[in-house]
Amino acid sequence: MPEAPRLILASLSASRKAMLAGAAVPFEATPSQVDEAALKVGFSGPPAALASTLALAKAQAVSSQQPDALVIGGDQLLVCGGKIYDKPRDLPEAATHLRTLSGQTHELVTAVCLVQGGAPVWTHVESAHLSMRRFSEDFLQAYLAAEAGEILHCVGAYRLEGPGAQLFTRVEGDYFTVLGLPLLALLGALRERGVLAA
Ligand SMILES: Nc1nc2c(ncn2[C@H]2C[C@H](O)[C@@H](COP(=O)(O)OP(=O)(O)OP(=O)(O)O)O2)c(=O)[nH]1
Repeated sequence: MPEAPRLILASLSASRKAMLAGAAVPFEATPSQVDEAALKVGFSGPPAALASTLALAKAQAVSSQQPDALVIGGDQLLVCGGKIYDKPRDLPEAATHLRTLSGQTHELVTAVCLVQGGAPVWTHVESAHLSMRRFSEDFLQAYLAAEAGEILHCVGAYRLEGPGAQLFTRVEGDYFTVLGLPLLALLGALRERGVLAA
């Protein structure tokens, strides 16, 4: 049995690192330095295609430096009312995002891919749909104060595994997909490539 390749996560995402570590996946993490904003400008395809494109770009950027490794790329977009939302830049923008999402159901489109030798060997996209309740302004201010250090790293300005759970009345889809990685599909792909035991 040939030795399994080194596994690298091309991401800064604390959530993605935590999910892989929690699943006992042996990996290293390297940021991709990809300019996501530049890739998003003028993109006209569906959100799933954009998320896949971004995930692939991140993985290929790291793979070009580490061609023998198996590189994981991920990306997540939030879509609501036909508009794609980026991670909030600051707390006022997080508040604006949450007020807009309140009382609506939004979609998290989460892409993951594997790249080796600069070429994609596996890609996967999953969505989850989250119904956010209408909350009071008092609740929102207390939530922002409590989560200020965390939510600017999250595309929806919430951590579902944390106080963000109080925002929702319903979540449809895979929990890990919400947190930023279709983990169960990725684990299957890693088993197929001998990185994890079957
Ligand atoms: N802990 C947590 N993180 C979440 C949740 N929902 C979304 N996220 C995070 C996962 C990702 O880190 C981030 C989505 O943004 P991106 O896909 O652009 O990844 P990010 O910029 O964080 O890292 P990367 O581009 O991969 O270096 O939002 C959640 O419910 N809990």
